Amino acid sequence: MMLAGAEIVNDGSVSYKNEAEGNVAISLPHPEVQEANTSRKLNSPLRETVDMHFSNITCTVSLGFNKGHKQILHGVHGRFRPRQLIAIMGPSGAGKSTLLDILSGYRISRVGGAVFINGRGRIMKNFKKMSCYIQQDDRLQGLLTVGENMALAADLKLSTDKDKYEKGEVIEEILTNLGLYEHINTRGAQLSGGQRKRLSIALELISNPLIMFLDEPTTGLDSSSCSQVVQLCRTLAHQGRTIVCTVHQPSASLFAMFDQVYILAAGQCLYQGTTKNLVPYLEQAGVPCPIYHNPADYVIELACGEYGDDKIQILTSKAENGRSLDFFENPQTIPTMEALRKQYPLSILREQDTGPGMEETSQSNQRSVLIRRGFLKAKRDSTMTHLRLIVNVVVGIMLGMLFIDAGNEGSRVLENYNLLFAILMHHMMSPMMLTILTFPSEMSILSKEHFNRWYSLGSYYISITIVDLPISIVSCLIFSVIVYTMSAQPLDIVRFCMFFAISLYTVLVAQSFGLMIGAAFNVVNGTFLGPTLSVPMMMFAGFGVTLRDLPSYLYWGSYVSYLRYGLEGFIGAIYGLERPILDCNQAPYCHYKHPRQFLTEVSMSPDMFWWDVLALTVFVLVLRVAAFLLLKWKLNAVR
Ligand SMILES: Nc1ncnc2c1ncn2[C@@H]1O[C@H](COP(=O)(O)OP(=O)(O)OP(=O)(O)O)[C@@H](O)[C@H]1O
Repeated sequence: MMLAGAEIVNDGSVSYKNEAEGNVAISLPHPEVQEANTSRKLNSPLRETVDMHFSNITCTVSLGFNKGHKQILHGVHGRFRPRQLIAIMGPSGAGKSTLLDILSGYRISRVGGAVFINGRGRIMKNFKKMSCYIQQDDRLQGLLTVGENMALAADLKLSTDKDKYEKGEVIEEILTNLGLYEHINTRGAQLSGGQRKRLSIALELISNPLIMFLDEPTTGLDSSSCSQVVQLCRTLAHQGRTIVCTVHQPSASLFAMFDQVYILAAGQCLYQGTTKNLVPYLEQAGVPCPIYHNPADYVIELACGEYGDDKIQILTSKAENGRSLDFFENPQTIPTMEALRKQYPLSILREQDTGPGMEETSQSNQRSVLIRRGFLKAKRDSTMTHLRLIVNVVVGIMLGMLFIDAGNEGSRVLENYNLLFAILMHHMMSPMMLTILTFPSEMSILSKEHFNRWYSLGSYYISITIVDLPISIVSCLIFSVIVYTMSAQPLDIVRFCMFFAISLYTVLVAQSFGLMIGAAFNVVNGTFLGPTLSVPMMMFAGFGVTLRDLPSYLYWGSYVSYLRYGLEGFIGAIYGLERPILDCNQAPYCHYKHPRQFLTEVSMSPDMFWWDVLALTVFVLVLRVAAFLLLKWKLNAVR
């Protein structure tokens, strides 16, 4: 089967002309030639293969409180043979993605049935080491180039015994084969849809998986890119891998590129077998495909019930809900489970058992690679870094101008108090909202990479904490210097350090709070919840209503409001440490000339500064741990 626009060139590789991108964009080794080419790791046939068998798979979902359950998959069976490119097809809502999620091990809750790998019950830990799952939305690091994405993935997925040249060889080979080498310096965000899809595949190919699951790899691509991606999958499959994709209504030529199809209708299997056997199968079932009709279109129409529900019943019983292997190529040669167990003795499992860790490299390696990646991204991130710095400079100048010279003047103490609260608001809102708005997109990448065993959640969490710290310190320091000097706060290094420490702590608490919300909710809910939950914090900060005037039954609120400790800390830094009498140049009478009087009036004690620091430290630690636990829960809950 040849692609339109494809030709065999002298070295035996299939050269594919990409109309969208001009000339030859990808050069895939011809399957037969590449099987003889043992010098290149990616191209050489795989020693081990994966024969997947699944039996009586069911899946139910809860429709919400008191609304009961819905069964998505109704006891489907099936067999996915190695060296095959398999398409799971069916109308929208048939359960394709659900089946793929289950077979890849991504979905684990409310799932019934059994999955067997090479004749034995699937051991998830071993299975995950030999498989990968590429979800529909390309979850790539858009700020990093193709080369950087690959290099960092190689550092995470290949053994640390390999030096950078060996890793470089693997990367070069994959990128060349996938036609991405020319784009090695292009950032992920600037790649076309087809290139992004190929990069997603390239990243997973680094660990050379034996079985790959791809959810709708052709969705959103033009026909030329679709053919490229499917041809690539076909090539990879013929090297020995088992490649399973869900596809939406493929064209006739695209359909013919798959070796095997698995057709679902309303959670039941209508057909399982080779693409070539589909037409004879339909004929035998008494629903022949009209001449000149794309069999893929026709079978989807059947599965949608356009020709009556009785046809679905006929096909489901003929396919025995996926149990029948009659329409495979040479069905009599398909090994039984027992034969497979003999072919893959238990000792293979022992070899695959590489210790307790799920990831390929040590935790310390994961952390150092993720920190490197984090700093690279931060350097280029216009929102999280550049905009954050700019906002701190601009807001600092604006507040400084608004409250210019208010710090030393006895007649402007209340103004200065307003300034301190405004600073607190700034330190609360900007890091919190930035995290709430940006973390959910980071979360989808985390979910993919963590599921595909690139790194542990602990390593990821430590790395984001470390990467963010210098950015928080620098932006907070710039802001503090600007606002502190412009508003003429006391020129005393100790007071400035105290002021800066409280500012930084407030930023860290707000950010951890944002992380908690970002981990648990999507952007819309998070954007609503973040500011809404912050309102009680402001109420209990002791600003509008002093702590003394808070009703006793609401006093507990002041203990759980981190803004209270922030405000008290600021007051301690600016008006504590036995601050001498203030200037009184701008008014005939200065009520708060004596800082002690002001402190009594707002019922705040400067002696509490270190308690405030301690309380804020506890907040940072508790919220960080809570955000980690929420993240962990969320990663499992979506499955
Ligand atoms: N968590 C859920 N709650 C309720 N219904 C769900 C849930 N997950 C899936 N479904 C339903 O299960 C059915 C199968 O979903 P699935 O995403 O597997 O279908 P699909 O065949 O992949 O569809 P599409 O091609 O449109 O992506 C759909 O009707 C969907 O609405």
